[in-house]
Amino acid sequence: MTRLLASVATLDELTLAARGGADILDLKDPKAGALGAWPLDGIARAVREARRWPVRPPLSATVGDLPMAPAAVTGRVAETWACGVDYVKIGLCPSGDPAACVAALEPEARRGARIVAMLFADLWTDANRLLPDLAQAGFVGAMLDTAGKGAGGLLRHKTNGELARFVEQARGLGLLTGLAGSLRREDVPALLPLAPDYLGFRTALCVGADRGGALDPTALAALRHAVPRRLASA
Ligand SMILES: O=C[C@H](O)COP(=O)(O)O
Repeated sequence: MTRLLASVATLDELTLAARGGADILDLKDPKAGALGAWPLDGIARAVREARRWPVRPPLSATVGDLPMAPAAVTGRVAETWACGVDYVKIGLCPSGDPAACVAALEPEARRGARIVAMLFADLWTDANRLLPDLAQAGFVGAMLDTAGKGAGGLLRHKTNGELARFVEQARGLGLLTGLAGSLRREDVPALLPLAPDYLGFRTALCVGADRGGALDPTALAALRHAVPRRLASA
């Protein structure tokens, strides 16, 4: 089953995305970068809000575009997880020491934090080589995304074959798999056969495809149609 992840910037958008049928609600501040973070008190509030719903999709939260140094990432991941989200998403860049960051996050993962690595397809030439270390450190997932949102989407940086190998290798290691990066609705038919666990969207959800703008329920409905739930039983 491929699920639809919707990145939301506000509490109002959280509700809109839930009503629009998003499978995962991803708390992200798109104006603050590729992985712009909500403030911690906002994340905790979103969790409280969602817990009042009779049925609620899982919530993920990003930790911001952090420097690749263990001291910079461990505290923020722990604080974000402590807010009560279901997944914490952390971007891993080739600059700095991403391997040390992964290793430093292992204790938090072993304590139960469900950490998903965001690997930027426009920065990594071979993101797949990180996958064994992520699995070893107890990460629950790996997702390809793009860091430079103005420089073309995921499909400009990776071929279909490369994406297929990423999904296959990550899944083989027991990781959840995700694809994102300025994906458009018309990209979806080529991506569904790769069977990632989720496809992530922000830009395509917004009015005028302006990722810093407002979430457009009509655009969400079109994406929901393009990523149909019935694939679950197909
Ligand atoms: O996690 C998914 C991202 O928020 C996707 O954002 P984007 O579609 O603007 O690249």
